Amino acid sequence: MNLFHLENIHHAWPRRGPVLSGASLALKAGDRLAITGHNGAGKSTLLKIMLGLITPDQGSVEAFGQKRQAEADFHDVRRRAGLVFQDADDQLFCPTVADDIAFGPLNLGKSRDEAAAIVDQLLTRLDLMYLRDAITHRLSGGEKRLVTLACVLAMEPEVLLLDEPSNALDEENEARLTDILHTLPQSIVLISHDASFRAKVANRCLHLKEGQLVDAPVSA
Ligand SMILES: Nc1ncnc2c1ncn2[C@@H]1O[C@H](COP(=O)(O)OP(=O)(O)OP(=O)(O)O)[C@@H](O)[C@H]1O
Repeated sequence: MNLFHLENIHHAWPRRGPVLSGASLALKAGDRLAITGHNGAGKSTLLKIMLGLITPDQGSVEAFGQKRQAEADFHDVRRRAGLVFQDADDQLFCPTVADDIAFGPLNLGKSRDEAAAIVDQLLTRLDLMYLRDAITHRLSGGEKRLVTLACVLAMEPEVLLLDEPSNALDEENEARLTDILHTLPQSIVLISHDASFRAKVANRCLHLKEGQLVDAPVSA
């Protein structure tokens, strides 16, 4: 079964014109799919369409075996597929790291104690316990990226959508992120301009060119 199936997606922005012109993709369990394409090609737009954050002009979006069209159709998609935004500041808005990671589980109805246990478990697993009570907006760019991943993992999504997750990471933290991603059972869609990072994480690649997705080698 496809976790996601997008077919013949078209989207244009006023002034920018067409960005996607017949893009199609299927994501299956076990896929670690990289999406490449030049700056402004439409990669982030595509991820947002997968979650219903942007409604395409044309084309169909199927997620977790169901056709998704109206805003309400996407509520459970956003719970089951977690997006790590390109800009960490778009995702972190609580005073401390622990509050930010607890936010999702609390929203899903977990108790304060359950949410606190999830926070500690994740920070330990990601080796970030030292940041538990740090003030979120004072974190370094690389720390913010790792914390946003923790926030998304706290929701226990079935699919991870990662928009430039290695941005702002030094070599050591990039290696740590690669190790973390290898241990995760989730299917992944990865947008990355870094060919060596893609080669370490992805097992498939699609290249977005002139609004369409075509098969490409993972490390090209
Ligand atoms: N809300 C919007 N309104 C108008 N134009 C937009 C909007 N969002 C994105 N665009 C334009 O759509 C195009 C595709 O943007 P998108 O962010 O999807 O590209 P990308 O492939 O992710 O780029 P990058 O690699 O630089 O992150 C760009 O030209 C961008 O300026």
